[in-house]
Amino acid sequence: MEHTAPLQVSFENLSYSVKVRARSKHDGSGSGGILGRVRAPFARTSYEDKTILHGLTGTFRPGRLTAILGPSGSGKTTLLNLLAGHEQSGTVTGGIWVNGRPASGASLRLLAGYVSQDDVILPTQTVREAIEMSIILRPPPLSTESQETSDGIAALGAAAGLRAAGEEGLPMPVSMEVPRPAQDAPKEGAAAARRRGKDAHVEQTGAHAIALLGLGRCQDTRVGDSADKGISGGERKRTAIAQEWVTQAPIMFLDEPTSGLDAYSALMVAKQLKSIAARGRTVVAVVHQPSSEMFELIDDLLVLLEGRIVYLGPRAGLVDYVAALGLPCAMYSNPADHIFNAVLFAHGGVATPGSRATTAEHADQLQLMWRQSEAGVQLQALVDGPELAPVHASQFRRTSPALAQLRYLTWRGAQNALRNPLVINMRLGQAVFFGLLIGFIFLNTDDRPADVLKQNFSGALFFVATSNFLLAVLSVVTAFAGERLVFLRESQGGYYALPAYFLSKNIIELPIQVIMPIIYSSISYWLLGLRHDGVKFIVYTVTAIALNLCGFSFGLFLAATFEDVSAVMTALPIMFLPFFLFGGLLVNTGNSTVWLRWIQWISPIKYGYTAIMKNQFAGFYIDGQPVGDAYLDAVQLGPFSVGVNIVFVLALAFATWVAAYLSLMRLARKSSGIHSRSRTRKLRQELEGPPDARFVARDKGADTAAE
Ligand SMILES: Nc1ncnc2c1ncn2[C@@H]1O[C@H](COP(=O)(O)OP(=O)(O)OP(=O)(O)O)[C@@H](O)[C@H]1O
Repeated sequence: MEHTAPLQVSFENLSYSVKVRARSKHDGSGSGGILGRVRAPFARTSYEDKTILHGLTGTFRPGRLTAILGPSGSGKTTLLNLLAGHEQSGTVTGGIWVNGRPASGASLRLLAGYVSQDDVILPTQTVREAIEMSIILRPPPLSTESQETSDGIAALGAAAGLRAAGEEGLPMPVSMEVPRPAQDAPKEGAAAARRRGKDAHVEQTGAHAIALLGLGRCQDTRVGDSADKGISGGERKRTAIAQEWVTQAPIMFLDEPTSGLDAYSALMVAKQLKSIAARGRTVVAVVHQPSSEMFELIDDLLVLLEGRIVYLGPRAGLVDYVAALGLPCAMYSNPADHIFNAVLFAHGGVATPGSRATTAEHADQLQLMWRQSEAGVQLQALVDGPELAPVHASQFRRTSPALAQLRYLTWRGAQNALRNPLVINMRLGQAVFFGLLIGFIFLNTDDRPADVLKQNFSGALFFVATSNFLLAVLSVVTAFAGERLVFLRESQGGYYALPAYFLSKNIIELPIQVIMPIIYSSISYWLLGLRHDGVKFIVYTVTAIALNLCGFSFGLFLAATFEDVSAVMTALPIMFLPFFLFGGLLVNTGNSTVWLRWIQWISPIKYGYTAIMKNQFAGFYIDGQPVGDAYLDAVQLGPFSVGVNIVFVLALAFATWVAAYLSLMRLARKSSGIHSRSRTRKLRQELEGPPDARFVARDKGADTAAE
């Protein structure tokens, strides 16, 4: 990469611990018996520290593919997440540096691409669209765009000593030349030409990534999910890798990119990672049970046992290291399997499985042996003498401008809605069904005696108010539940900022929340036989729209606040039943228990119901008698006019809308560790600034010694 230095990530004495529930004496099958187990839930919860990573020292070098190996539960994912800035909950001690500059998970997040174990991609996107989205929303550094575009896959493969992608039976990208807009279309304006050039760049970089990751055959297939099968698990993983690759991040962390793949696909992915590393990037991947062919592709290995490093260094040196411990690898056995079987479990006579104390002692012993070995000493020298070039500004992750994010997300949201029409169809079906249902249940109410008419209209209007509100809440909760993981992953990955996402969701939802109540109202109003007055019909419809908007905001707030749909469904009745109770029909709010009356003032149902009741009954005559106003006085719906009640519904909608935004912000910050601009600036300055005093002092010392 022009003007940029490769990045070396080093860490020393890195420990990580979390708080876990302390084992109480009532736990397990102890002496407490049944009584102990009954009392346990009422016992006070206490917490203790659980150390997952124990004083790790090591370095990940640029231009090399490093694999993290280790038994299940040894801390591989935790280490990767910690370095990638995705582990937030515990306590970290020790130092992390990038090229000798003090760093942290948060600052590495500005530099590194991250592929998690189970990346969630929007199911309605095709593979190509998902990759192009990454290029559009997270454009690669400007200095590398042309370079990467003009280099072919062959160059990548050659650099890694691999065959070119085309030789693997993969499609080669078409021309790598970026068209010159001015020559192609002399008459078009400069802005249009720039746009065309940019589109061509996105298309070509996308094609490049598709070819590199062997996704040619499925590039136009939708990603899908468990309900609507799309691409295979392996193709999904490679799509996620391609999404990170196109950002040109100088560091890439991948958690089990080859798990769940067949041997050939796993080997393909490993080769592709190797070729990516060969471009000078730092690639670190957690790998489970690599085949011997895959093992050969790995440059450096980090072997973890019980949260301790028992080896970190060149792959080629591991077999010798193990042999030096007295455990030579047999000629035809897979070295990766040998490490597991011989070193991690047999050497030192690790006791029975589950004997944690013995295993931890054994791991400590192995960590110490490794540190004292020649490989360990060499590694310490690398940690102590890191690359000292500062991080270049172009190496930080870029995001597209806010307006471009909004435009793209709105387009994607509309496409998602059209490709997954079930949600809109369901909403349409509900509007028509409930409009007809209520219309036919209360059909010809206007011909009934006055008392029946008052009761029926009150009931029907209450149902109209509650159903408009609730249907909107439920539709948003279910729609967002499916998208929540996608939002979390994309905001973690820095695809977009929250305002763009939030606004785009509103832009997509707004027409639905307006059109559906219009349909509902148009059917129900006339079937119910409400007052034959165009203005009153409009007021009725506007109230229904306001209630839908309010329901939308409440739904969004709930979906953003609670972790999953079942939690929302538990919270829903607790929040809404009081609104219904104080909605104006079930209890005469003017005569209800004094200290609970305030609930009516935060109930959107109450305001909406009051608006359509007053719209119907104010100045209403039955059998020539002006009974409407007297009826309104009797049911005590409050002093406010129809218009004011509608404004209150809209005000509640706005307040909840703001609360939903804040809740989403909390969610995004919690999951992605997003920091304020000033903190981000500070993190960048540290990485762009002078090296840590520790390395500078060492350097000076070395210079003096040389003189
Ligand atoms: N937040 C946490 N709270 C409690 N325990 C945790 C937490 N995070 C990780 N652990 C524990 O730390 C250990 C290491 O977990 P980690 O997921 O890093 O292992 P791993 O080596 O990646 O395992 P696998 O190969 O099975 O994915 C496990 O015993 C796990 O239960």
